[in-house]
Amino acid sequence: MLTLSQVTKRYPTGDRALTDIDLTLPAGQVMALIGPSGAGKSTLIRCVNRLVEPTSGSIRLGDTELTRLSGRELRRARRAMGMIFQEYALVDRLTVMENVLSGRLGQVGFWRSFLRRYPADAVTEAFRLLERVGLPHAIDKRADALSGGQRQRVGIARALLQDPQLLLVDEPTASLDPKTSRQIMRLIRELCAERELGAIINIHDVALARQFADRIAGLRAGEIVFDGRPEALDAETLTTIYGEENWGEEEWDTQGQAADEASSSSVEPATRLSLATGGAS
Ligand SMILES: Nc1ncnc2c1ncn2[C@@H]1O[C@H](COP(=O)(O)OP(=O)(O)OP(=O)(O)O)[C@@H](O)[C@H]1O
Repeated sequence: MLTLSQVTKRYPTGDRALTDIDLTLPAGQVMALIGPSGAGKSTLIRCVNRLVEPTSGSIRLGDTELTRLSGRELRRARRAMGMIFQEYALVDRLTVMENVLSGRLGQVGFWRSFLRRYPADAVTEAFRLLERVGLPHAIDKRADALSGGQRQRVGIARALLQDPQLLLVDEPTASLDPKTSRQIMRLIRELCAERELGAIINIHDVALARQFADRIAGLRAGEIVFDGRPEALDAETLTTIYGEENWGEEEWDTQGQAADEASSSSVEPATRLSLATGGAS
């Protein structure tokens, strides 16, 4: 279980990115974090794994107070948090298998990491995970020979090879087409259920969040302004999170019109388009 209490982040520039965030994520729960650009979503995720230092407050993962850790203890705690990225963060010239195994880099000794020699159990588990994420035939392919969806599957397998207690997921579908996006969200959801893994998924696509998350938290200007079940996310709540907009679907009489609108908007096109298309069916 992850617990954030009164977490505040103020950047040296003076930007107050998070203010007094209180949040508890039980094991096995998939929480989507939505909100407009600049609301603080990435900052929140990065405070949890301490890529960003919170200015004040407490962040506990199980019995461990993460904000007090440094050095080796912090590295150990980070291993308990698998990270999945929008741009996959794979090493292009390495194979799929090598990329997945790199999830264990922090756990094997220096020479093994240096020589990329992994223990047999890590290799067996990597095979198993690649099978589970649907890539058993791509093991020897170079990462740069894969499609975006396949790359994200590798990223997911790599995160799981760490055997984490928690997944931190930053815009996992932002570079993917709508069908692949749904497949990836479904996969993350299934894996969280199978492994009793909690996940925080930073996502702009409200329809995807609605369909695949157990819970949605809405951030606005660094504060949580909505925290509840996906069904409770109505037009009024969307206005609270994103600001005034006609969220009713009657505005969108054709998908084409919706797509035109979305492509001409500079902010959160995925959010607008997903709402327009009524989300996933
Ligand atoms: N390294 C930084 N230095 C100074 N200010 C920052 C830094 N990173 C983020 N901020 C500021 O903190 C606030 C929150 O930014 P953050 O990136 O967490 O928002 P976000 O909700 O993830 O946005 P997006 O959806 O566009 O990724 C913004 O005002 C941003 O300008």
